[in-house]
Amino acid sequence: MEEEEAEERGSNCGRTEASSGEVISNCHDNVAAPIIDLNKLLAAQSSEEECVKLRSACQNLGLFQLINHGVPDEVIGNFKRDIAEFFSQPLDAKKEYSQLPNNLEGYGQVFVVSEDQKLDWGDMMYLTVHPSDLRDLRFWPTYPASFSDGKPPFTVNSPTSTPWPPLMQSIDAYSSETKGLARCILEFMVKAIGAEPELLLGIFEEQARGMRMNYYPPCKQADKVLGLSPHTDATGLMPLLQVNDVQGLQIKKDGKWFSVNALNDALIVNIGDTLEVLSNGKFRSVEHRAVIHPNKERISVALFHYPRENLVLSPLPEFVEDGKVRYRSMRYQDFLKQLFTAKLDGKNRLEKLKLEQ
Ligand SMILES: O=C(O)CCC(=O)C(=O)O
Ligand SMILES: [Fe+2]
Repeated sequence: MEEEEAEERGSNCGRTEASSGEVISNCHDNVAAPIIDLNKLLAAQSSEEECVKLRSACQNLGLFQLINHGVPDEVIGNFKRDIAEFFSQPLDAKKEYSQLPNNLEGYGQVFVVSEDQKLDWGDMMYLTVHPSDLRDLRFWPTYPASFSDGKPPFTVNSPTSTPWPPLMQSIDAYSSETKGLARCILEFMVKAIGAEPELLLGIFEEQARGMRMNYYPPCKQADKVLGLSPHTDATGLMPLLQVNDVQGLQIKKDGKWFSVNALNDALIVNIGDTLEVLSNGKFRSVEHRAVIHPNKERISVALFHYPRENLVLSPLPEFVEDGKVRYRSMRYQDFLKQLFTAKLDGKNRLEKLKLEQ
């Protein structure tokens, strides 16, 4: 029944049976995700106090809500409208942008590692948004259809020289308006724990950014499915935008799941594995998942900030106290590949890097 509904809504999602009956019932409560105000961080008289809150959020939870983040309302409004319209199209229209074999970009599903696995109750659209010469415009949606004569070639760099279809424009605008945000937050995070930011910032400076737009159709048996299975993000910071004000993010703390109820205007900032390892565990990578609403669809947009491609993941010296290195080193590219083995043997790949103390 739910599958039919999902199909009607043009969804491609495929979790077909309850693989986790206990999924929602073991969710204990709502977590009061700390609210960090970027204006307060930036203002001399309030910065110190806000940094204390930021440090605590990064050390204890690995997540916070950012308000007054400076991304213009109009950019967010247009982006939300256009992405919701994209997902509301019939399945065939979205399939024009389907993922190709061995390529993460485009429309499809996330974390598909084996034919036997239960799929999550959600679809996604993944795009590399930065640097612009790595954008693969074959996957950028030329919605609405009246624009589709204009499938690429569009000029990659300048949406203004050839008018771009609305969704492409709003993805581009959101991407550029959030460009400096992660660097700015990261700098405050590092200063908040009394370390020097240059080395860490350099690892992410001008590196790739990828955008994952997640669509979770409703499911009457919402307690039997998951929109996105538990995971940690491998990357650096991940600001998450909730598009249609339906909540669904949950985080794991002390072995229990908690719902994150975010403010409408906030960006939820998640810390990823790379930051946990580089900071020698000073920042926590947060395990999270997305749950499904019984009768409302949910849409979210995750923006991933990648480190330098040739990075060897290893704690940076300025975060190591008394010679206590807490993670073993691994090439970042090898760490990414571990996603597949870790998924299959049910272990978190970050745990495998942790050294006994
Ligand atoms: O939709 C959500 O709340 C979570 C999304 C997420 O964790 C991701 O895309 O990595
Ligand atoms: Fe995630």
